[in-house]
Amino acid sequence: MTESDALLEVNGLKTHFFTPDGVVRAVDGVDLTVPRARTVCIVGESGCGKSITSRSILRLIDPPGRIVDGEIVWRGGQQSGRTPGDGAAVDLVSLDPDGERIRRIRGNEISMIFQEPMASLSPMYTVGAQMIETIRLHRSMSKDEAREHATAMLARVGIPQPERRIDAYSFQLSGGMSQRVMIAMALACQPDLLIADEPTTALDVTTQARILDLIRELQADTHMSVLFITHDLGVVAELADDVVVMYLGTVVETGSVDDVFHDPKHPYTRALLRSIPTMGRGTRERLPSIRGMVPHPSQRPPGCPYHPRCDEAIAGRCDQEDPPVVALGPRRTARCVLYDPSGGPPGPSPASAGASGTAEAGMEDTP
Ligand SMILES: Nc1ncnc2c1ncn2[C@@H]1O[C@H](COP(=O)(O)OP(=O)(O)OP(=O)(O)O)[C@@H](O)[C@H]1O
Repeated sequence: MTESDALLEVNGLKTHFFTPDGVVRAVDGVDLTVPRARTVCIVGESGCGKSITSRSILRLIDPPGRIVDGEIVWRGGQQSGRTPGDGAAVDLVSLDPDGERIRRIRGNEISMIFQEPMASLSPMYTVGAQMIETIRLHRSMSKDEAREHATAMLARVGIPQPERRIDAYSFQLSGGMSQRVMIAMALACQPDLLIADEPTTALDVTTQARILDLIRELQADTHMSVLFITHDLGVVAELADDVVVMYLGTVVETGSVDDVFHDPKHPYTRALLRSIPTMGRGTRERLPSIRGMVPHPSQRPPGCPYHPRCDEAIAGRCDQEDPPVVALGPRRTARCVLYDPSGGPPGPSPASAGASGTAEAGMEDTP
């Protein structure tokens, strides 16, 4: 990838919540790149900061949350030759979260779909009324033109009888249908980037597969980029070009889907991959689970946040030092002392497996 392929670049992003019980460092130094026309999947257990990262990108963090550091460069790779204004490179962190510019970017240049369609669809208005309003907010179209475009989008996402369904209310539609409507709405303005936050988790397997196919098809047609958030490694294998593995508010590994699946570097990624069912494994055999639970971000352990659960943790180092982010190749990184070129681990003595004192609790959220 060349620099100019980066559509979105997140550098050192920190989003913290200032609660009466203390500071919750939900996102604590995230770096990631979404190249043009590619799909990047963020994967990790529940609570690791996937949703807060994606909401930060669209500046949808409400108090007591706040972005406290970092930059979110939108269209950085296209800077040259563009005039300032819409379409020019911008650091989204510098924008007023309620201002005109971010509102124009949301829905028009970057769209988001959520796990729960009802979060985006109002029960008060018909599907068509909401779609037409969104389209007209971003495109100069008459009501009739917008209605025609909305109907075409509903047909595109596989809604049968779109001319009739456009006048339905969201509560008259099935879960899978509502999800498709939400996707149609998100894609109606042909965004350059679609952020999808667990959009298929609540659906049955068949509908889930159809929606993933649909996202792939639309991406092939429109060349949009996709940032897909999931805890499901099966979905990652199917959809991703690149993978970002998160743990407790930080990125622990990045790479192409082939590299991450076939040669995982970080002990956390290896543990995640071990916990997915594979063909040929005896059906009665228990899947290995990751020891312990993800701690709450307000109780982040010192040193590497994963060290209390890590079988390869090095006592005196992983429990004390922040692990370095090591570049292992183009777009290939691991945040772990095991790959530290400045000397590497000081000895072969992994810290005791029970360092955290946590029980064999299994994964909180098994992919
Ligand atoms: N409004 C808030 N106030 C305090 N803490 C918050 C708030 N919103 C989120 N958090 C905390 O931020 C952390 C990251 O949450 P986030 O929703 O990003 O996790 P996630 O990886 O998306 O998990 P899931 O897969 O369950 O959605 C969690 O520990 C959560 O409790």
